[in-house]
Amino acid sequence: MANGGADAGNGGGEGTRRSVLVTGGAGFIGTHTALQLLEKGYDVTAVDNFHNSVPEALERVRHIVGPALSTRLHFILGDLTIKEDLEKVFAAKRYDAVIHFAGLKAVGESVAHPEMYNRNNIVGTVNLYDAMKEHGCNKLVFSSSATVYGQPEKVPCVEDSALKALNPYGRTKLYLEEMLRDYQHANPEGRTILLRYFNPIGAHESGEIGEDPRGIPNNLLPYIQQVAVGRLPVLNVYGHDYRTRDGTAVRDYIHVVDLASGHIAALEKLFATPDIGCVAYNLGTGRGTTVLEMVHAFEKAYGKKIPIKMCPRRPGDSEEVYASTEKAERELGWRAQYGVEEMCRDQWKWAAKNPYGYRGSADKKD
Ligand SMILES: NC(=O)c1ccc[n+]([C@@H]2O[C@H](COP(=O)([O-])OP(=O)(O)OC[C@H]3O[C@@H](n4cnc5c(N)ncnc54)[C@H](O)[C@@H]3O)[C@@H](O)[C@H]2O)c1
Ligand SMILES: O=c1ccn([C@@H]2O[C@H](COP(=O)(O)OP(=O)(O)O[C@H]3O[C@H](CO)[C@@H](O)[C@H](O)[C@H]3O)[C@@H](O)[C@H]2O)c(=O)[nH]1
Repeated sequence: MANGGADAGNGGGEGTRRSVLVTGGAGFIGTHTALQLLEKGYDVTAVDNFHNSVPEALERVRHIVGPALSTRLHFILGDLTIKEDLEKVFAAKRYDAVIHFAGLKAVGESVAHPEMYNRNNIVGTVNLYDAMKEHGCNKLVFSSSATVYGQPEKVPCVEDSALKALNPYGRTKLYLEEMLRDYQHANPEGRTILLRYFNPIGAHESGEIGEDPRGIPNNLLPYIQQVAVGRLPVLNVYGHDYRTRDGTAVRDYIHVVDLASGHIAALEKLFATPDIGCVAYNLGTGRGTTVLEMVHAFEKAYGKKIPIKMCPRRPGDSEEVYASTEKAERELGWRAQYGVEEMCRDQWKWAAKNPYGYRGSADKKD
């Protein structure tokens, strides 16, 4: 768990409770983070355009935290690419910090529609930064990704490794990291943390909130989950000739609840460190798991076999990616608590309760 007291967001009384703007707050990682922020005593404003999420997700967050904390969760419907929407967001309140999740994240879609990714991810972030500057908010936690390491030549990935983008999605993250470093250089009073997520999976232990991708999932665990609930017939395992323990590719899967607590730790670091500048941290577990190991871990939680089909490698995939977690442990006082067993347990709990995600049934899907 993140360090810090139970009411770390409440800087000493009702009137001084810290207020955090969470962009993309209705999404997978945004909901889990909003929940922990509320539990930590922060006042949370989520802004989202529901491009890849639904209002029900925030209703579930309210349900989990209960009526008292729910009053501290505010929502504004808005699109970061529309400056007027951001004006509305910043006119509503003064924010002590921003956690910026809003973005598009599907690699394949970014190859087909790079202009959409640049417009949304880059223009949205430029607009957000301008609005923050205009309204005197200088603390930002930005969602970056392990994708900025490209196909790493050496693992574990350390924060000062060479960076490289392999696709338009990755290029938006790499560019935004560089842009935020430039902005920091020009505005030294700013405080920015870039969090490079490895592979977030799992769900809140209640099984009430989780990942709900539209269409056929690209990522491993959402795909396995849909096979388990009968929405897809078989898992295609992409690549079984890698130089790994069992021939399948290795990734660093991290429980979304751990990832959320990493954001609380980053936020607390920003509040505590006036001269932090712009710093990147990996959020992973430091442990690599193969595709087949993940399938077996899920089967253990699910209690049945997942049918699999061995397929050729997926173009652009790396053989082995996992994080060095030393910097986050040392400087943020944060480390992941959960292993793949808990990740799969909670992923299955979410799937079993919500086989069609937030939309409830097959007919309402998409
Ligand atoms: N989930 C992952 O595997 C992963 C890995 C690395 C990095 N990230 C990054 O973390 C962030 C959050 O990811 P997630 O998994 O929660 O994704 P998500 O799609 O579930 O959440 C993103 C949210 O942002 C909203 N949004 C997108 N564009 C917007 C805009 N212009 N204005 C307002 N709202 C907008 C979407 O509707 C969605 O609710 C993203 O920036 C993503 O690139 C995710
Ligand atoms: O149906 C599937 C889906 C995935 N895989 C394999 O599972 C592993 C993990 O794949 P996936 O879940 O898609 O994660 P990554 O390819 O590691 O990419 C994710 O994690 C990166 C690091 O956070 C982000 O940059 C990317 O945007 C995000 O898609 C890879 O070896 C895939 O080939 C399969 O075998 N079958």
